[in-house]
Amino acid sequence: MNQAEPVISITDLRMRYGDRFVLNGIDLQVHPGQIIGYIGPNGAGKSTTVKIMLGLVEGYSGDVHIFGQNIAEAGPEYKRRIGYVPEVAELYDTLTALEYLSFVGQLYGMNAGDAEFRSLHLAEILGIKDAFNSRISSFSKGMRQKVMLISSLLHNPDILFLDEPLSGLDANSVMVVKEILELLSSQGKTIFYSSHIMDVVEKISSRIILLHDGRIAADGSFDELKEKSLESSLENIFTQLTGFDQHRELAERFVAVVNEVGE
Ligand SMILES: Nc1ncnc2c1ncn2[C@@H]1O[C@H](COP(=O)(O)OP(=O)(O)OP(=O)(O)O)[C@@H](O)[C@H]1O
Repeated sequence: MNQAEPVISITDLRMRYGDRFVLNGIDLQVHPGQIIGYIGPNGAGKSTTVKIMLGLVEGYSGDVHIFGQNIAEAGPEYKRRIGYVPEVAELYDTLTALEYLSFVGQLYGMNAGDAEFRSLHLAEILGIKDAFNSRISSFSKGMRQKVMLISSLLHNPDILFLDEPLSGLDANSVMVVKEILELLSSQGKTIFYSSHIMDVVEKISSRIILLHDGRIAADGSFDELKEKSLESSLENIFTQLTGFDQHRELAERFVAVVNEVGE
């Protein structure tokens, strides 16, 4: 595949669950090396889009090409070049980190020895080597997140889908992960970064896509979005483009109900 070709190409993507339209015509071309900040209100359709690209959701209309192949017609091989950190980590709690990562590596076609060697090395770098033979059920939130990051990168994928990848990580680990993502993108890896933490998205993304009601409401670099909206932060741009201005009113109503006790 030519480097200039998009690594992800989506045309008129639509999806509905029953009568509810969740994606209302998404058109998107993503090129190698881009870090896409994929943002939008709860329920906007972000996870649905990502799950369609991962081949986990069927029943959509429109075309989704990944690595130049239509995923509706291609076999599952393209998934070997994809890594995924879901929002809710479905780790197998009864396994040790070593067992889990060895298992995931083998799902991606690696042999067990390679998967174990590489995951141990990555765990050492992220500071969780000492717990490597302990059951994941005993891990802290941050340790679990590190296991997820390792599992998504173990097989050296070309596209990485990350859903709130920094959740539970301490400030130092956050900085390491940000550097890792920047290095990967400079090597031409593509990163699809979904998060509700606007100041991180603002800093990390080369391109920001805002989804609202199943449509792309904004698409551009942070500087471009700033210029268009005349707002200075992504948080304010988000608020402006989603037309939400009831923050104070909702907070006041909420606190009023809380205060009813003891009146
Ligand atoms: N399997 C399903 N069956 C029915 N409705 C669904 C299903 N999955 C998602 N939805 C609905 O589709 C809409 C979009 O959901 P989606 O998870 O894609 O949103 P999101 O942008 O990722 O939201 P969040 O920021 O809360 O993670 C929501 O209204 C959700 O309730």
